[in-house]
Amino acid sequence: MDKAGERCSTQLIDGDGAFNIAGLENFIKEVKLKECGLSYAVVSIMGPQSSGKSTLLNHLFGTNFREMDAYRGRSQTTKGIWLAKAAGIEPLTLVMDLEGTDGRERGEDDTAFEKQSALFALAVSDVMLINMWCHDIGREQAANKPLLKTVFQVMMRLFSPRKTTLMFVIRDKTRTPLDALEPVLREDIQKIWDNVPKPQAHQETPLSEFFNVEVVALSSYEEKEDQFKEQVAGLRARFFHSIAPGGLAGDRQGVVPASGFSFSAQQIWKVIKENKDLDLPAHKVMVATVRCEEIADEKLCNFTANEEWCQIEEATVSGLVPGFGRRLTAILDTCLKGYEFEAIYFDEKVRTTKGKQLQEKLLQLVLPAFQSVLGHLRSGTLEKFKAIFDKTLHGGEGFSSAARYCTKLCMFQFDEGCADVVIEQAKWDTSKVREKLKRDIDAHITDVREAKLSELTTAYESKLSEALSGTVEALLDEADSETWPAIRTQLQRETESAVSGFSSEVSSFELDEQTKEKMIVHLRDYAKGIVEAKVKQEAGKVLSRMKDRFESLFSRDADSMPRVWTGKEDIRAITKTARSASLKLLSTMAAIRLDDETDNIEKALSLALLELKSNSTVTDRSLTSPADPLASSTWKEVPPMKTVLTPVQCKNIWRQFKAETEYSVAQAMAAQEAARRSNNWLPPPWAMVAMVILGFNEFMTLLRNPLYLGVLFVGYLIFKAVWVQLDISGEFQHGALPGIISLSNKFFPTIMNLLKKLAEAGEVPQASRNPAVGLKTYASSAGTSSNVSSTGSSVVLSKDTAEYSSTPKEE
Ligand SMILES: Nc1nc2c(ncn2[C@@H]2O[C@H](COP(=O)(O)OP(=O)(O)OP(=O)(O)O)[C@@H](O)[C@H]2O)c(=O)[nH]1
Repeated sequence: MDKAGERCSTQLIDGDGAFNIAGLENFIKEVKLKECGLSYAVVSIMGPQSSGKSTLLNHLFGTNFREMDAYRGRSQTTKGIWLAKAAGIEPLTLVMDLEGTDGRERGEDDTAFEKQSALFALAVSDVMLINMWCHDIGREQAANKPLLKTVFQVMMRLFSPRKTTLMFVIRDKTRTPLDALEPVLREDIQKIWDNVPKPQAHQETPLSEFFNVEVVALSSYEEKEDQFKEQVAGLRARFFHSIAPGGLAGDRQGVVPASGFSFSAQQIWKVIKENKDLDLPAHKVMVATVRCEEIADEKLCNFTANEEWCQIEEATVSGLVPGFGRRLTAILDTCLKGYEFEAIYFDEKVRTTKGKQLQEKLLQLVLPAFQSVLGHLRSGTLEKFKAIFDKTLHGGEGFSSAARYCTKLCMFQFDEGCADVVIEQAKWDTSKVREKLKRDIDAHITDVREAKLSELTTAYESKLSEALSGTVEALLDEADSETWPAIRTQLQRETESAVSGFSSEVSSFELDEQTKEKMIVHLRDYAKGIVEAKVKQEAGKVLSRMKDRFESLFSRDADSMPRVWTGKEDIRAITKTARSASLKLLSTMAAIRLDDETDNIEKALSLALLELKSNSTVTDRSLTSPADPLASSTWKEVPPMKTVLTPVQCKNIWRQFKAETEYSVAQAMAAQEAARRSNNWLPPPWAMVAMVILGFNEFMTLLRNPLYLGVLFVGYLIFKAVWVQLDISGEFQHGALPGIISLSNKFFPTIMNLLKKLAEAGEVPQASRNPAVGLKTYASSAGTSSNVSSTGSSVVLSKDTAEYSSTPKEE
């Protein structure tokens, strides 16, 4: 409510002591108090009721406090405390009009409100006007004495001096000059001050420590209005720039900044009403705390609502934000400067503390975005490193130098990115993220190094495998005493070649000697492993190889021509040779001999299997007897690692080998026997002698008659033709019965064929003229036919012997 309907005044505290918060807030807004900082002054007036206080203020400050109507008699007009703005005075001056102190309206004993309002006015005012009648000066029962007593008493409850200016305004001054009145007044004031009970700390404190005392005298407004107005105008001039040094309120202390005035006034009144001690320094800190918090909260809200910040925060979710650090530094700076600007007049300690808290809260808000951007920067740099590193390696750069170059480049780019992300106010440490990036890069380099080395090793392993497998297999095919030396030579050559190539390629990795040596050893071992694996694999085929070797030696002669069992061959010797060659193969494959070691496996096998067997007195049972040197799972000089075939295995293989080659030998012997028989078709010599003696007469008859000879010759030719045509000797080669059966089938067709050819020959003149030529032709054609026939009708004994037995005989 406005006392005179003016906008710039309000009742601050009503007659019942209720604080008008809303009215004060409106008033502050109207007069724009909050923007004043410390540049404002508060003036209040105390004095007896109806002593012309409102009249004075209205004339002095151009306010519109309600004045008592002079024609209605002196009664209380002002209730509670009123507040107005002084018109036209710089700096902004707030004027408080207090309820009169006579207590006539409240009753003589009711001085509680009087004291409370006095204390409130003292706590908030820079200048306190004490209105008093001139005629009260020096009077023992003067109305102002209890008032002064009250002022001094409450002053003790403010804990610290504000150095308020107490301006005694003497109203209705008489002709007594002020110079004469002032000492009396000051004496009165001093007396009252001396008599006021003070706390121990202020027992000796002079009045001047708490107050600046000023005395002015004014003529009566009612009687000498013009003089009054003139004097008031002079007094008004003193309120201009009152807070400047030397001004009316130049010494004031503990001023509450304008933005805290409302809250401060409320709190002071609250404390006073609760009759508690009003600790002004503590109050000041409290006001500063509350106000600084309010300002900080407001700034925090402004920040969270800041559009640019919201955009940045959203963008950080998906990736890097260009100029992140710079932009956020600027937004935070604006926010913090805003706080500083508004809180600057509050207690420095509180302001700084709250400012730090605000900064802390702001940075906490920003931290996730910062971490997110830093995370994007780290992961982005790592990805970039991977790409550049890969490209550099593909460009042919050495591994270690590429790693160094790419790491340096990417770390530099990360540092540059960090500089763009860093928020000045935060000074957050990015070294941990940098370290993590470095660790990730190193881990990637290690992974790639391992992959590349593994690739390289695998490539050289494949090369070795390719180079050794086939060669070793081929060498083992020809297993003999030169096999292992040849394998060793081959192994060494290939290994050295691989090691040399590998060493040169691996040099770009700048490995330490130990690692490099380890890898080379692995490569060497791998090469050995290939040979060993190959030998073990080939050992699985040893039986078949032994049989092949046996067959090739047994069934073929020295020129590798198929052997024909004519009966003259020494099958036993051939068998022994073939077997010992097979045994040699077995002994070659029984152990791995990569280290040029010697062993007597061959000797042991030969002794146990060949020589004993050749005696043919040892049975299979004797092989398994305890005395059997092969009844063991290890060779004497060969470690188990190098053993491919154990003695027992060798023995079993040999047994199987023998069983499977036995048949070939038996077939060969049968074929030899058959050949022998077929070669013995002439009658025995005694029969031939008997035939000569008994056939002597017939022989002589033939000699005596040449015609018989001619008939015999023709008969012979016919017989020979039939013999050749039917291949009688060939047919009977395999026995009499098959020969007879075969001949019986072929006889008539052959005779018919002969007759047909004779008939055809008879038609040829040359043939008729020269029968001998014709017969020769038959014989020749019959021979050809016989060849075909004999080939077609040969009997196959077995797969192995077939090629020997079916070989065409020489005509
Ligand atoms: N004698 C005399 N009377 C004055 C003077 N100034 C004002 N008055 C009269 O004193 C009466 C009270 O004036 P106010 O200004 O209302 O006095 P007040 O002290 O504000 O009164 P309350 O607010 O009720 O305490 C009015 O009738 C004024 O005309 C003065 O200088 N001398």
